[in-house]
Amino acid sequence: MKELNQNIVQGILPKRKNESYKGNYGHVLLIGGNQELGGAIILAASAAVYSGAGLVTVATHPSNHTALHARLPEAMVIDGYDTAKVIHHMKKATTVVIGPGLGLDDQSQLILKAVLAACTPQQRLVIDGDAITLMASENLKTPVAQTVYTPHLGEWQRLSHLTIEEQTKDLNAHFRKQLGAEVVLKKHHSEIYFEEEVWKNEAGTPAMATGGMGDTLTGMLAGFLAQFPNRKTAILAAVYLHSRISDDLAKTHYVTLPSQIIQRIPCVMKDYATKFDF
Ligand SMILES: NC(=O)C1=CN([C@@H]2O[C@H](COP(=O)(O)OP(=O)(O)OC[C@H]3O[C@@H](n4cnc5c(N)ncnc54)[C@H](OP(=O)(O)O)[C@@H]3O)[C@@H](O)[C@H]2O)[C@@H](O)CC1
Ligand SMILES: Nc1ncnc2c1ncn2[C@@H]1O[C@H](COP(=O)(O)OP(=O)(O)O)[C@@H](O)[C@H]1O
Ligand SMILES: [Mg+2]
Repeated sequence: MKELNQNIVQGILPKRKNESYKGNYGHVLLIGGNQELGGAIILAASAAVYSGAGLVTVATHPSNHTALHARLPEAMVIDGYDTAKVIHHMKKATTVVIGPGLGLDDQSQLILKAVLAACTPQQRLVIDGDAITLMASENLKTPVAQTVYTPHLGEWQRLSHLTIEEQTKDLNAHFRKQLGAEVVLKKHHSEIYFEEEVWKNEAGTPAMATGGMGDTLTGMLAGFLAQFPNRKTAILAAVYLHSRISDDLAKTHYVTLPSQIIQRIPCVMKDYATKFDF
């Protein structure tokens, strides 16, 4: 496996062009957050905004709208249970996220199927959390979008039918090929499966083992995928910098919270951006 470390990511993020505006940095649509799990989509949306996505829209249960507006006024909000409206907004999105806090009921499955059917080959799609579990439960196929799955080991077991003990590099790579998508397998030293190579994240700490940490990575991935043309660069940088922020915080914090990570995304991006004009 290739080692994903500071040397790989230093200088990897492009400098922003002076003559640019929000329309150059992608429009992320995040779909998730039922009545009980609104925090997951708020964290993911916050991470996308703080990563620099040009525009962010959140499709979520109406009971989350006030909290979202209050915590994240940069984001637009629509009813995630109005399938026609969600599909209409998908047409404007360059990057779509589905899954954080989506829930596992019939309504969630309906929305997921509609989104998978509506996405286009030009769109980038991050499938996380409950969307992975729902896809596994009905053996749904990867859609035509440029898709990244972000399972933890339990979600990967559901999707791949490999027990955690069976999840070796070769078997994981074999199943990735069947999926036809990139896979970020989340754990201590997460592994990233691309078509041609596998990377192992050298950053990360057990101080990250707290609810919402994966939702935060999903939002970062979406923000990076929305802005950076090179998919591999976007994925490697998001995975590494998410953990890197925690490593830095963990020098003085026993546990690092998703909200703390989110606040520091713009700073770490500045540290790791190239200093040169293209
Ligand atoms: N604030 C919010 O709103 C939050 C909302 N959230 C949302 O909740 C939804 C459900 O997501 P989830 O990950 O919490 O539950 P689920 O899919 O059932 O997976 C757990 C199962 O997998 C197993 N497992 C094995 N290895 C594992 C590993 N390395 N890491 C983790 N699990 C591992 C584990 O095994 P066990 O612990 O039982 O041994 C258990 O059987 C999802 O939409 C998410 O976005 C959360 O983000 C929290 C904050
Ligand atoms: N011991 C650990 N070492 C490094 N990273 C960890 C550790 N525990 C959890 N993480 C990271 O935290 C995140 C957890 O993701 P996930 O289980 O999907 O969280 P949630 O769904 O609660 O947001 C992943 O990015 C994972 O790599
Ligand atoms: Mg998760």
